[in-house]
Amino acid sequence: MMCHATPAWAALQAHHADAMAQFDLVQAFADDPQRLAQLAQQAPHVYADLSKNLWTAQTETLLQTLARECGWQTRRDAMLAGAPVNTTEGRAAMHWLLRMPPDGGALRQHPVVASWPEAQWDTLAAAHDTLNAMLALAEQVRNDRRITDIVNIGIGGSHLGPEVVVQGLEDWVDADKRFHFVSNVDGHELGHVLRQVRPESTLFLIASKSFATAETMLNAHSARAWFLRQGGCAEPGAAVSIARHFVALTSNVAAAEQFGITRCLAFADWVGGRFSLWSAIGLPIAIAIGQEQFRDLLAGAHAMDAHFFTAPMARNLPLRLALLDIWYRNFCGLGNRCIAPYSHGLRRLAAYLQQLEMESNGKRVTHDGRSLGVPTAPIVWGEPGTNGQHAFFQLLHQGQDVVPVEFIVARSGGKYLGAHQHSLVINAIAQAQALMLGRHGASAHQDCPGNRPSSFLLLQQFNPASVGALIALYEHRVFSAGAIWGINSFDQWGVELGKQLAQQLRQREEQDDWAGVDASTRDLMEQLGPAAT
Ligand SMILES: O=P(O)(O)OC[C@H]1O[C@H](O)[C@H](O)[C@@H](O)[C@@H]1O
Repeated sequence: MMCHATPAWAALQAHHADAMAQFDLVQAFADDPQRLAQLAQQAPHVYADLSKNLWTAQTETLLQTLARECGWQTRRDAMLAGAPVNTTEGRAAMHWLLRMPPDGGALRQHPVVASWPEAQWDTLAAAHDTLNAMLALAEQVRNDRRITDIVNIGIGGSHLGPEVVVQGLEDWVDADKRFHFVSNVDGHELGHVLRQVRPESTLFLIASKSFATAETMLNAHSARAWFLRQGGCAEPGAAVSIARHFVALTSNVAAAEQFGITRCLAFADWVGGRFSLWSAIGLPIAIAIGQEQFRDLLAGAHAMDAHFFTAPMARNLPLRLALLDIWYRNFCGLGNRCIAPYSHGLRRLAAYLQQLEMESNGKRVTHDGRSLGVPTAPIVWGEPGTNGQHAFFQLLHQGQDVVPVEFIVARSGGKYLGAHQHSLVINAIAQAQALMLGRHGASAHQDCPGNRPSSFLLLQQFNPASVGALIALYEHRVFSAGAIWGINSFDQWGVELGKQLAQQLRQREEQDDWAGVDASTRDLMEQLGPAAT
C-alpha cells in the first residue's frame, strides 16, 4: 500500500488539522513536563534533542504507526539480509557491511545476521581483505616522506564523503601531507592544485566507482598529461610512468587499467556512490588519519548500525529523524531544512547531505514504478555556524517561511577547546532558543514570531568514532524516510539525463547537426562557440 493510502496517513492529517493548528512550542513545554524526556535521547556518540520541534509525543506515536503500516521494519531487515533493495539496479545496498567487524560485531546475535547464508559471511570476509589492503597502502603512503601531496580526483560520492571527513578530522591528519580534492570539470580547480604540487611528491587518487564519469575522466586525463609533461619523476634514462603516482579507487578495474593505472583498489557494486566513504573510496581518509583512526571511524558507524538495526522504534534515532522529516514534509508543508553545523571541520556537511538526501530521496515514483503523488526529500541547505547567523539566520527568525533548523554541535574534542568551543556551542544553543522563543512587544520590525522549530544533534566528543556515527545516522535516516515513502533510495536515474544530453550536444556539435533542437539550446551552443584545444 502506498504511504498516503494507509490509515495512519489519514490519522496524521486529522491530527495536524485538529491538534497541531495552534501548536505553540513554549506552551508545549509548560503543559508537558515529560516533553524533553520523551523527545530527546542518547544514541551511540550522539545525543539528540528533538523537543524543540513542532510535534508532540502523540504525533510521534502516529508516525510510528505509519512506519509500521508502510513496512519500514521489513525493508530495514531486508537491507541487513543483503536483499536487492536497490530494485531498479537489482543490487543490495551494504555500506553497513563495510564497517562490520569480521564476526558480525554488535550485530552477530541479530536474528537476520544469525541466519545469513555462508556466502554473506564470505562477502564480509572479502570486504575485510579489501579494507586491510587499503589500510596497508595508506600506511605505506603515510610512511613515504617523499609524498607530500595527495590529490583526490572524483565527484559526487567519490568526493564529498572523503572531503567532509578529511576536513572534519583535521586535528588527526598527518601534518606532513597536504590533501587536495578536485571534483569540478572547471579547469581552474585542477589548475589551482597543480600549481601547488610537484610530480615527484604527488600521489593522484582517481576515485570513480564507474571509472566513466565525464568530469572525473577529463580531470584524470589532464592530471596524467601534466604529470607526463613534467617528465613524471623518472630516473634519467628510465621511461616516464604514472605507476607509482596514480592509484585508482573503483568498481571498474578494467577501465582503470585501460587508463594505464596499475595500482587499483576495488570495491563491490553493492556500495552506492554516496555511501562509499567506508570503502576503497575512503583511501584519502585513511592516508590522512591513519589506520587506527580509520578503524575508529568504522567502529563509530558500526555502533550506529547496531543501534539502527536493533533499537525499538520509539528509541531508534535514525527512524525518529526520518519520521520528523516526513511530518514536516508531508503534513506541515515545510519543503526545506537548514543544516547548521557549528563546526569549522564540518563546513562541507551540508554539501555532503545534499547528495545523500536529495539524490537518495529526490524521487517521485515508488519501487514498483507507480507515481507517488506526495512530496519526498526536502531541499537541504546550510552553512556552518556562527557564520550563518550573520547571513541567512535573519530569514529563519523573521522571514515568512518556517524552516526547521538542524544544529550539529560537538561538546568537546579537537585541539581548540576552551573559550572558542564554549562560545561556539553557546551560540548554537542561543539560536535554537531564539527560534523557539522569538521576541514580542518590541516595534513591529524588531518582533520575532518565535515558535520556529529546530533539532539539536550533540556529539559527546568530536573524534573519528563520533563522525562515523553521525554519518551513519544520516545514512539510515535517509533510508528510513525512503522506505516509508516506498521509493528506492539507492538509484539516481535523474542524474543520467543531463549526462546523456551533454554527450548528445557534443556529438551534434561535431556533426553540426541541430535538427529538432530547441531554439534556446541551439542559440546557447552557438554563443559558446567551438571547443578550444
Ligand atoms: O564514482 P563515479 O562513478 O565517478 O560517480 C560519481 C557520482 O556521479 C554520478 O553521476 C552520481 O550522481 C553520483 O551518485 C556519483 O557518486
